[in-house]
Amino acid sequence: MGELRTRSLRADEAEAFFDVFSAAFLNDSLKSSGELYGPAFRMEHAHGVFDGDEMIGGAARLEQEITVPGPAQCPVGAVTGVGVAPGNRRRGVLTALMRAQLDALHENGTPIAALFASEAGIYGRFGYAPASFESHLVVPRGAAFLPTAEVDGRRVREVGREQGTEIAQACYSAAAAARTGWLSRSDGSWQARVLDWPAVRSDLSAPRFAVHPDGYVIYRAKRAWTPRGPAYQLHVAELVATTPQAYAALWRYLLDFDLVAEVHWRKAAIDEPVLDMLVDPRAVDRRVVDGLWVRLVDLDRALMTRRYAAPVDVVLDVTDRFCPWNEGRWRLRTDATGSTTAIRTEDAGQLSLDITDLAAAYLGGSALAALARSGRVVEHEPGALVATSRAFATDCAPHCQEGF
Ligand SMILES: CC(=O)SCCNC(=O)CCNC(=O)[C@H](O)C(C)(C)COP(=O)(O)OP(=O)(O)OC[C@H]1O[C@@H](n2cnc3c(N)ncnc32)[C@H](O)[C@@H]1OP(=O)(O)O
Repeated sequence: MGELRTRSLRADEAEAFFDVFSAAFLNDSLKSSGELYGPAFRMEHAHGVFDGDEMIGGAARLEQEITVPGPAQCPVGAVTGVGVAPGNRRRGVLTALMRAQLDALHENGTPIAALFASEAGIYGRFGYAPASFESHLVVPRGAAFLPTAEVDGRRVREVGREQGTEIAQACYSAAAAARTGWLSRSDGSWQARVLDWPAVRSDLSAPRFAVHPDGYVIYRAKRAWTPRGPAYQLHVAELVATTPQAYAALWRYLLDFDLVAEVHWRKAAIDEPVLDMLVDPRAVDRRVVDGLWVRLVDLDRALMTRRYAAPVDVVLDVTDRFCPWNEGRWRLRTDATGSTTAIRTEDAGQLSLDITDLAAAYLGGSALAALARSGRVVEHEPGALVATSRAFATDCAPHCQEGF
C-alpha cells in the first residue's frame, strides 16, 4: 500500500467520486448518483484521498445557509457523500478527509459544518455532536383532532411535480428563515429532493405533491392490500405550512385519505405540533433519534452569529482536539440588546466543556445543564451553568427535514 495523498477534486473527477461513494455504501445504483446530486454541489468543494492514482475516499460539501436561534442565517458547510472504498478502511482516510474539509471551511470563514451521520460512532472524534433530534412518527388514519385545532377550510389539491416544486420552493423559503435548523436550498438541492430516482424510491411511489394556499406536503405512497382490506401507508418527505390552520389542513388531508391505514413521517420535529392536536396522542408511534450533527468550525464566529434567550457573561474553557484554534478560554458576553462578543481571555474559566458540548447546545437541541448532569460540562463558579444554559435555550426544538 502506497502513501496517501489528499486534495480537492476537479469537475472531471465526478465519476470516480461517485464510484467510491457507491462502493462505500454497497449500492451500485449510486454510481449514477452524479445525475441526482451533481447539480447540488460543486466538485471543487469535494476532497478525495488517493493511493497512487486511485481515488479510495471522498467527501463533499454543499455551501448553504442554516437558520440559527434568533432567527439568524449562518453559512454552513453541509457535509455529504462521505465514503471510503472497502479494503481501504481504518487507514486514516476519513481522518484525512475531515482534516482537509475542516481546514478549508476554517480558511474560507464558514462558521459551522453539519451532516447526517450514517453511524453515530463516527463523527464525535471530529468535533461533531447531535444538535437536533427527529421523531419517526406513525399516525393512524382518522386520528381525531382536539376542538382547539383549527383547520383552514380552503381546499388541499394534488398537483404535478413541476407545479408542486414551484409552489413548495416559494413556501419553503418563506418558512425556512424562521425555523431553527432549516437550510436554504439551491435549485440543485430542490432537484435532488423532488426527482423520482430508483435508488431512493425503494418500494414507494414517486413523490406526490399536495398543496394548500399556505403550505404543501410532499409524500410517497406504499400500496398494501390485506385480507382485511387496503392498508396503504403515506410517507411524508416534508410538510411545510406558514399558518397553524394550513398545517392542520394538510394533516387532516393525510389522515383522511381513502385506502390508507397509516401516515409515516421519519423526519418530524420532536415537538411537532400534530402531537398536541390529537385527542389520543398515545395512538401515535413515536421514536426519537439524532438528527443534524453540527461542528463549530470557528467557535467565536459561530457563537456571535446566533442570538441568546437571556443576557450572559461567562468564561468558557474549551477543549477541541481536532481544531486546536478553538481551544482555550473564551468570554461570551451578550447584552439585553442582543449584541454578542466571543473573545479570547486570560480570565479563569467558569465552565469547562468540549467543542462537542457547544455543538450540542448551539441550536438549542441539548441543554448545557443536562450535559453537566452527565459529567460532560463542569461548572467552576456557582450560577454560571444555569445562566449559560438558559441563554442557549430556544422556544422550539431545532429541526432539520433535509436528507443530504
Ligand atoms: C455525512 C455522511 O456522508 S455519513 C456517511 C459515512 N460513510 C459511510 O458510512 C459509508 C461506509 N463507511 C465508510 O466508508 C468508512 O468506514 C468510514 C467513512 C465510516 C470510515 O472511514 P475510515 O477511513 O475507515 O476511517 P479512519 O481510518 O480515518 O478512522 C478514524 C477513526 O474513526 C473510527 N471509525 C471509523 N469508522 C467508524 C465507525 N463506523 N464507527 C465507529 N468508529 C469508526 C476508527 O476506528 C478510527 O478510530 P481511532 O482514531 O480511534 O483509531
